[in-house]
Amino acid sequence: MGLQDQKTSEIKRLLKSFAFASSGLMNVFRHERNFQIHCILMVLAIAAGFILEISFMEWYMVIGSIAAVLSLELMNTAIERTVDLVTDEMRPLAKAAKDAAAGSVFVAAIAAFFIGVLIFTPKIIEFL
Ligand SMILES: Nc1ncnc2c1ncn2[C@@H]1O[C@H](COP(=O)(O)OP(=O)(O)OP(=O)(O)O)[C@@H](O)[C@H]1O
Repeated sequence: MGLQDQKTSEIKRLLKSFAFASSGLMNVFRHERNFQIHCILMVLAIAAGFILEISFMEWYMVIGSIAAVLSLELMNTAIERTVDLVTDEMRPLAKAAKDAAAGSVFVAAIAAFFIGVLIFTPKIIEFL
């Protein structure tokens, strides 16, 4: 295989990976209510960021929080589905795995909430 062919197949592989990742994202968005709620909150936070003109530093925090919550929600769904694939019986380890995954989303969501409160509350008070 020539160098040009290798480059083309690398690009094709990369595009395929993006397609799989987008399809996973859309699948979770369609089926998981919590993910939909987090996406709505993301849109509201971004809109508030523009309206209240938050600083670059604050944008880093907001974007980081959004990415953490959405990524962990995706991983939580992946773990839930994997557990369901492995067993449809009620098993303590299955519960432990699902609850730990849910706990990770909870931790990120709580942190995101407090970051949001710290950034937006003074700006909202100033805005009013
Ligand atoms: N195979 C299983 N064995 C033991 N406990 C389970 C099992 N599957 C789910 N559970 C537990 O039952 C509860 C509900 O889990 P379930 O996966 O049905 O919904 P969920 O965690 O609310 O998430 P979602 O609504 O996104 O499906 C959780 O505490 C979970 O750990």
